[in-house]
Amino acid sequence: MTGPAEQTAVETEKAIEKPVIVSLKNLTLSFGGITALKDVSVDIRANEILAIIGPNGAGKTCLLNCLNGFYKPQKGQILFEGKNITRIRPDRAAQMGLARTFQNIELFSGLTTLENAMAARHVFMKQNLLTGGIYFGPAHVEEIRHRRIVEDIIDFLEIEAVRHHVVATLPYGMRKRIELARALALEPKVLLLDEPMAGMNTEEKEDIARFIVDIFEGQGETYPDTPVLRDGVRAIVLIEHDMGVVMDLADRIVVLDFGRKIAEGTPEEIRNNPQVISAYLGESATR
Ligand SMILES: Nc1ncnc2c1ncn2[C@@H]1O[C@H](COP(=O)(O)OP(=O)(O)OP(=O)(O)O)[C@@H](O)[C@H]1O
Repeated sequence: MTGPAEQTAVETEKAIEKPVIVSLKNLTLSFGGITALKDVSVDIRANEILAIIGPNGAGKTCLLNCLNGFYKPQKGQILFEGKNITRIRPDRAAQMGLARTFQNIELFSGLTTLENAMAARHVFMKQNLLTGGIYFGPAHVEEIRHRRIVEDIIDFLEIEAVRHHVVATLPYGMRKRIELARALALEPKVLLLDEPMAGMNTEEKEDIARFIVDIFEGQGETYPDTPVLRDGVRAIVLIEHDMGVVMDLADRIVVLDFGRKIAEGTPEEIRNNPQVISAYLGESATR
């Protein structure tokens, strides 16, 4: 039995719960006989880093792929700031403020760091080739503005030294960082990160963790003219296998197993959840 005092405490906590930005409702996604997601509901709240964890093949990447329009779930609904975006195209999702990185880096490998980041800005460019050709002035001004934003992002992620290097020639950890630059160049409201530290050593992971926190909090003093760096993003969704990183960074954690959500809670709750320990944490601890 809960007494009036406890009830009031619970109600107060609910009242100050962070507002939902994205709501995934009862998503089901199948490929032929494989059910990748089964009736999964997840809310992404303002001002939170939400980690998605679970064993290999649990459906984590599929969840992100539904979120940004790469996959269309057979059942369920995705609401972004109240709008139904369940069948949205990926480029439209990016324009609306959902940007992501990929587990297996998806950059233009023949282009440089700078060119990759500038390519992301094309979703915002008002000038097309024709008007750009006729009215050189406005197109040029717009190009300069985009370039400034991209240069700030390159500075922030400490990749100036490779800004003119062709991506294919760079080491893996650096390419992961450039992917983050490209996602930031989309000025997301919600940043979706699919294993941003996979394959990195401890030092590289620490760098990325620091960038994630800085992106989340905003760096107004250093980058007053680049809104995404100045104000930070509203929420981050992070798929990550390194439990140390997850427990340190996440405000909340969602656990998937065989396409189903088996738990959701604070790092403390998840760490002590017997079902999560048997499905995932036990296994990762022995790896
Ligand atoms: N395009 C596809 N076609 C067929 N099956 C797919 C496709 N994409 C994902 N799957 C299957 O859906 C299931 C969930 O895959 P998903 O990539 O989301 O897992 P995950 O939790 O991200 O795993 P990991 O930690 O290994 O990256 C797996 O069985 C996978 O093989």
